[in-house]
Amino acid sequence: MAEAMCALCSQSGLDSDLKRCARCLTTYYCSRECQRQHWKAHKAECITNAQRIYEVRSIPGKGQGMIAKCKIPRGTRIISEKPIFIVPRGVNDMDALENAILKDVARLSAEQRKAFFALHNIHGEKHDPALGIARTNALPLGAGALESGVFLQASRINHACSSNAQNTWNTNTKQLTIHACKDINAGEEICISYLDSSENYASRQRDLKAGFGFDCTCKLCVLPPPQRQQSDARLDEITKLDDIVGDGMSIIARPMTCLHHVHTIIQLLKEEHFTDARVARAYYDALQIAIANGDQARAKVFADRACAERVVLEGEDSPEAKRLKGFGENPSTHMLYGTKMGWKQDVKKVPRNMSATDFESWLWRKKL
Ligand SMILES: C[S@@+](CC[C@H](N)C(=O)[O-])C[C@H]1O[C@@H](n2cnc3c(N)ncnc32)[C@H](O)[C@@H]1O
Repeated sequence: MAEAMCALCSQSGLDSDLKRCARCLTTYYCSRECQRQHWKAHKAECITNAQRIYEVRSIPGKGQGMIAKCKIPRGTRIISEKPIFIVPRGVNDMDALENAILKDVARLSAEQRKAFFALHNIHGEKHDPALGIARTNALPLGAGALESGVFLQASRINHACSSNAQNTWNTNTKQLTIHACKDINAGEEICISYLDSSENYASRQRDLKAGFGFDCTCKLCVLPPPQRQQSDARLDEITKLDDIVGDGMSIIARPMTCLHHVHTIIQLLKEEHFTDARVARAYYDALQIAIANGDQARAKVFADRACAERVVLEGEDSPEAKRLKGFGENPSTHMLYGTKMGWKQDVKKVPRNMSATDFESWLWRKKL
């Protein structure tokens, strides 16, 4: 049970005590009379809401959140949305940022402005509400991007450390997409991860509290101590191996070790049930190791796997999926090709008719 509000007179109550529009299931009323009076205003948004596969509802302890209205299979596009405005990231001058945001807010339509000011604000009286809302809700426009965007729908998505949805900025369509990265059941909350890396429990709690003002109680964060210790050990190992593979030297100096590290990372991600962009990134690391050492056959397989992951997480229109498809078709177009040729191998040398186990041993250069 959660708090909800009559769309006409704003009387609040438990969602189970209020009436709900039978078509869109997302709009609440305290009485049939309020529902009847609100229909003219609600009609247009009702059609849009009814087509949505999610609804926004109050979630105890989290404010609002997004709930699946039906079963959502992995790979489904849940949202594709343009930002109402863009905010620079990493700005220290809060007065300049506030002025820029106030100008953006002034340019919004009356309806957008109303929806913007209804978004969550964790910064209270510290700033102008517009700055507080933008800081609470802006989502990065890509990994390590210098800009973030404010989105009216996606801003309602809460965080889970082991998420069931992935947010991605599509640089071609200039839209944020949210895809299911796990099968999501009807009634289940749709969550993305607000964190970038594979942090352990203490580090996640610290960063979420500092950045977003909450104590995380997701499935991963409420594991009993022995399981939490095992999970933390896996996450620390992923971070350590990622640092080695990504140091810019090792993939050339110690390619075999790096390839085995990436294989371990993928196994650890699987054990943690992480199905987000980290898996695609790991396959891309493996592609770079293979191609930087002249092995087009393995590079092709890794590019195809990374591409398949990106299609699930971002859709067929994903620029990254298209780029990876190109490397799968012709691995030698990768800029690292020819850095070293110690593993030189033609793209046609991908083995056929091997058992799945033997193929994996070949792929990761483990003993057959
Ligand atoms: C972008 S908003 C998400 C939607 C928000 N819950 C709302 O009511 O509109 C981010 C804020 O939601 C809350 N939040 C997100 N994930 C949460 C979680 N797992 N547990 C508790 N609060 C969470 C925090 O207050 C956070 O600063």
